[in-house]
Amino acid sequence: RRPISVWRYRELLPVQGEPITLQEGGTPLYHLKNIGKELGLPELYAKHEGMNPTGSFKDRGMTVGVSMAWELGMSTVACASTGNTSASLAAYAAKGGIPCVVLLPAGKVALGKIAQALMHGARVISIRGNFDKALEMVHELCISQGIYLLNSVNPYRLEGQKTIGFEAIDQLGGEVPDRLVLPVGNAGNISAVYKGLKELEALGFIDRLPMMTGIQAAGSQPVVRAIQQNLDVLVPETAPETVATAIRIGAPVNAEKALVAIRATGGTAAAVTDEEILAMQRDLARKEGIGVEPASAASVAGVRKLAEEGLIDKDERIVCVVTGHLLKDPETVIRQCEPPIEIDADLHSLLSVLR
Ligand SMILES: Cc1ncc(COP(=O)(O)O)c(/C=C/C(=O)C(=O)O)c1O
Repeated sequence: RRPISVWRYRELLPVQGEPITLQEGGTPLYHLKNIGKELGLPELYAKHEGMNPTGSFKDRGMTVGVSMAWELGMSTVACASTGNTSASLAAYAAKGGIPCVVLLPAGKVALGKIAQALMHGARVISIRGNFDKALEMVHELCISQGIYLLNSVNPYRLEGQKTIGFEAIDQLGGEVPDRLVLPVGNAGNISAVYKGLKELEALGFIDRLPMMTGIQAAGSQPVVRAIQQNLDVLVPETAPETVATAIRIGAPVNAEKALVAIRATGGTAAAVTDEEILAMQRDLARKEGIGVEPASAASVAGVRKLAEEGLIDKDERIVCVVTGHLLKDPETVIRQCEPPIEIDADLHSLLSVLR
């Protein structure tokens, strides 16, 4: 019996030889009993992708993507990133001994993610522009220099990310959840999970698919608009803005795939405000003991919004993918919380503040 992990499903993944791996996947599926009770949803779960080696679901895509880069004999790998992709690529490239270049939107990347990209030895370039601009530039860099591009336009990245859905079903004892909720930025993850579930259906392992539900930030919601206005082609947003910097993306490259995933499964897309995101980040931490970064809390904040609007049946079994660890963005946490109380080092002072 193989342990729950990305490579448990190796027959559904493209890597031929031994993968470059940091033992990714096998993340916990938590039953959100307290938040679920508040929302009247007894079967509400969160799959904590922050428990991956570099603290986000990106590790699932990078173990496959970087293994393929190595098999293809690539000399250098590169990506543009809102942070987590660069942190993950840097770590897997280091493991594989492949030089790595990452382009980040200057001033808009969470501290923990920059620390990871730097410490894992990537060439970290800050671009004076947003993520969408950085993505344009890394395309030009890779095409002109023969460097291997590992953003989620790279299909091998999505292959690895399929395993989120595989694991969730295994962890639910083979049951397919009624609804799978993911935060959506570049829309690679929701597209990847949908592809994997279609494969399980084609192979006869499952006989139905969950309603794929994408949640975006109110200040950066091109996919939500496309769903709500029934557009076939997405209208990009030129000035996306949200505290959830991981999903601050105006022109998602996988948008068309995400629209198929949502529509083909009777799913939906919704937007949540920064306040709703931060409130849910706090609730997950204080009511469930689960520490996630803001973008990750968006998926559960979206369920709260849809439930309050009566758009979710109370008996639905729902899995929210919470995509990155709290530690990724400590500055946003410090800004949200009361600071520590500093006292003189004596018991009297301590008792007086605890009273
Ligand atoms: C915590 C977290 N939650 C959700 C998303 C959205 O996933 P996609 O919809 O597949 O993009 C991201 C994406 C991050 C990057 O796009 C990047 O790191 O460059 C993330 O880091």
